[in-house]
Amino acid sequence: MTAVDGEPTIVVRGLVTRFGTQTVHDGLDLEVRRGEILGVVGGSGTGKTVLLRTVIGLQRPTEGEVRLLGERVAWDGSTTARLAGRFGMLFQEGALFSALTVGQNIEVPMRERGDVPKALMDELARLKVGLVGLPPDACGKYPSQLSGGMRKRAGLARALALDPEVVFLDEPTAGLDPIGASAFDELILDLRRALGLTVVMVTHDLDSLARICDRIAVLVDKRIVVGTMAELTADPHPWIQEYFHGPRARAAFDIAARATGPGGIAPAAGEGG
Ligand SMILES: Nc1ncnc2c1ncn2[C@@H]1O[C@H](COP(=O)(O)OP(=O)(O)OP(=O)(O)O)[C@@H](O)[C@H]1O
Repeated sequence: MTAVDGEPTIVVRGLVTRFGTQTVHDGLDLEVRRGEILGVVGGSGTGKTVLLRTVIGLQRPTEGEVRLLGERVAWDGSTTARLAGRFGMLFQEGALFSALTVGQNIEVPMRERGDVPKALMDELARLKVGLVGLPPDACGKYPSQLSGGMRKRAGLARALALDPEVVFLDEPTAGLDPIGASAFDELILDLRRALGLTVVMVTHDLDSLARICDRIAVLVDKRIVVGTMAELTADPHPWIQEYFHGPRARAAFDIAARATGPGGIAPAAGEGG
């Protein structure tokens, strides 16, 4: 069953997360639309990973409500079980099982379902390997025999094992060289086009933000500010100003603007045109 037509894929309302005396989120509201690629950014420790874990039901917040694919998240294990297969997660570092081959890794979520015959699992694993642009022989290799970029693709293939409607990616291009990172970005765009995937992606990679994200959610001051690149570049918050107008941002956005045509970054407040 899919979510009601028009309902956002993810709805977060009044999310508060505290660990002891530390408040990480203090009233977050967020909606992620179907088929959108949302980038999530913020300084270290601002709660990006915790937000992802909360949305997929792994981390119970102190207060607030989350709806994922039309279902209210319960944080008691039932949501993950009910929605199994409808969302996929690529954890930092790919998090593949090192003792299993790539093919066996991709089959893990299928095995958890318990109703997929072995021959079909093998066939599906081969299909997923092709889908993420890995050569067919990658299926029989162990993670240690792959490059960093190939491992990320294998992790993505596992996240896609059960044909999810939404995937969560935690720093998918971290540690990749610029060419590998840009190829991974292209892959995400291709998958969105081909499968209509909704993508939520935590990233520090300004190139990815500029090239593939429709909107960006910034975690700042324990809250969230969401907007398009153009909207955020005009936001007066000092951290957001620095982030979207620093030298690295300028370089990334200039390249993206050249690739996609006019509409690049606006000058920072107080700067000439
Ligand atoms: N289970 C937990 N128990 C206690 N504190 C936690 C727990 N999980 C996360 N935290 C704290 O919550 C804060 C946010 O953590 P989180 O991993 O979400 O940050 P992040 O924004 O993803 O950071 P980074 O960009 O460095 O990966 C951190 O201060 C972290 O120490």
